[in-house]
Amino acid sequence: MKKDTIVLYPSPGMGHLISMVELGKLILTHHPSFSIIIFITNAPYNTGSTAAYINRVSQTTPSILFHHLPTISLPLDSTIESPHLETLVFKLLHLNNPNVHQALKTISQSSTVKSFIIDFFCYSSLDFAHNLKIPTYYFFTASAACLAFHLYFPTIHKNTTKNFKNLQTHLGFPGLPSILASDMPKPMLDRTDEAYDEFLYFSASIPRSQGIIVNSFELLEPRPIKAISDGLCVPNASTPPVYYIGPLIDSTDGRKNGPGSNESVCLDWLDSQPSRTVVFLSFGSLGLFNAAQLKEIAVGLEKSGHRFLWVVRSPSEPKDKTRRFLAPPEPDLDALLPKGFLARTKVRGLVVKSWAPQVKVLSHKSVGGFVTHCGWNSALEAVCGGVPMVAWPLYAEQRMNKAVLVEDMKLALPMDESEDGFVTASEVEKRVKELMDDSDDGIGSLRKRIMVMSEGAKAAMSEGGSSRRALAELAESWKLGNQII
Ligand SMILES: O=c1ccn([C@@H]2O[C@H](COP(=O)(O)OP(=O)(O)O[C@H]3O[C@H](CO)[C@@H](O)[C@H](O)[C@H]3O)[C@@H](O)[C@H]2O)c(=O)[nH]1
Repeated sequence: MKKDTIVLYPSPGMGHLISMVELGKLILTHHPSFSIIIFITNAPYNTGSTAAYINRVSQTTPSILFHHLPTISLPLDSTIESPHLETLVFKLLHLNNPNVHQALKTISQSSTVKSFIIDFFCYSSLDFAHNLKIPTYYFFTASAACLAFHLYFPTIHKNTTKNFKNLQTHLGFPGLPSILASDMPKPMLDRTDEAYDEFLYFSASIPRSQGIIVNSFELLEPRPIKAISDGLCVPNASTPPVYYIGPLIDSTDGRKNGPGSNESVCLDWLDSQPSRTVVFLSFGSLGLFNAAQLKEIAVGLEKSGHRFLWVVRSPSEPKDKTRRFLAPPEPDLDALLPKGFLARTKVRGLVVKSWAPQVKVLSHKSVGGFVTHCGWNSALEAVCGGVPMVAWPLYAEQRMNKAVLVEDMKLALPMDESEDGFVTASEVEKRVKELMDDSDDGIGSLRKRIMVMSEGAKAAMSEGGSSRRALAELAESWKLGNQII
C-alpha cells in the first residue's frame, strides 16, 4: 500500500522556513501515520542562515525528509527594475515550477500525496497541483490580520486607481485597525512594480485553495479571525476553510543555525543577570540599519541605563545593486559603535554579531523586554516567552504588524520615527525606559496582557486546545480524502 504523504513547499527565507518545518513536526507528532517531505529551494540571495538550520533539523528529526530541488540560475540583477527582495523571491519560485511539478509526479508514484502545503510566495504552483488532483493548501506564515488584509486586497485594488504610496489616507480592512495606506507592505505601494502584481495574483488565488493553515491562535487574534469566518474579507466568493494551528515556534534542540550562533555566549551571560532586567534587541533574519542609525541606537541604549543584549549586523550598503540582496559581512563592532561604547557598557550590556538564539533568549527569565522589527515569528516568540515589545518595523508587512501589536493587541509600545524613517537616540532611550519600567499602570498592564496570551498559547497547543482541534480537523479531512475544490 502507498504511504500517505504530506508535501510542504516553503519559500526559502528563514522567516518562512522555520514555521513550515514546525508544521511538519507537529503533524508527525500528532498524526504519525503520515510521512512528511519538505521541498528545499536553493536561493541565490540572503535567506538568513537557513543551510545550517536545515542540517540541524535533519540530524535531530530524521523522520522529516528534505527534498532538495535542482538549483536554479537566477542572476541577482534580474530584479534591477524593482528594488524589492520579494520580486526576486517570486521570480525564483516561478522558475522552480517545472522542478516542483516533476518532484510531485515522482513522489506520487510511490506515495499518495494527501496534501500539498505551499507558502504564499509559491502561489504559481497552485494550478498544476490542482491538475495533478492534489489538494493544495496555503500555509500562512504571517498573522491572521495579514491574511485578512490579503484576502481583502483585490477589493481595495478595484476601488482605487491610485498608487498607495501617494495616498495619505487610512484604509479599512475587515478585522484590522485602520491602516495608513503607506504602512502597507512596501512592494504593494506602487502599482507599476512587478511585485505589486505578484501580490495581487497571490491574494486573488487564496480562495482557490483547498484551505488555509495559519500560524496563529484564536485567543490572540479574535477580530480578524471573526472577520474572515464571517466572509467579510472575500465579499464575492466563498472563503476556504481556515485552520489556526499555532503558535509554531522553533523547537529545534541545541541549534547552531546562525553565523557563529552565539548560543552559549548569550545564554551564559543571561544566566548571570537578574530576573527580567535585560532588554533584547533583534531585527529578524534580514534586518539591517545604516551606520548612523546603529550609532544612534547605541547612544539611546547607553543613556537608558538598562541592561541589554543587542544583535548587531553590518550596515546595509545599497550602492552596489547586485550585492544588496546578499548577506552582509561580519560587523566590525569597534568601528561601527560609538568610541568607548563597548567598554563603558561592558558590565550591563552584551553585543553579539549577526545572530542570537532568539527563541531561547526570549524564554530566558532575565529578559524583560524585546525591541523587535515585528516579523510574525518574532512576535509569536515574544508572546510565548511572555515578553512585552517595542515595535520597530523595517520591511515586508511589519508596519501593519506594528499597528496590530500596538493598537489592537496592546502587546507592544510604538517606536516613533521621523519622516525619513530615522529613530533618534532619545526615542530609543525613552521607549527602552518605558518598556523596562515595571509600574502597574503603563507597561505593567501590557506585561500582564502578554502573560495572559502566553498562557493562552500553551492552552491552544495542548490537548483539547483550539489549535490542536484545528489540526485534528485538518488531518481528519486528509484521512477521509477530501474533494478538490
Ligand atoms: O538573531 C536572530 C535573528 C532571527 N532569528 C530567528 O529568525 C526568525 C525570524 O523570523 P521573523 O521574526 O518572522 O522575521 P523575518 O525573518 O523578517 O521573516 C519574514 O517572514 C515573516 C513570516 O511571514 C514575516 O512576518 C516577516 O515580516 C518577514 O520579513 C525568528 O524565528 C527568529 O527567532 C534568530 O534566531 N536569531
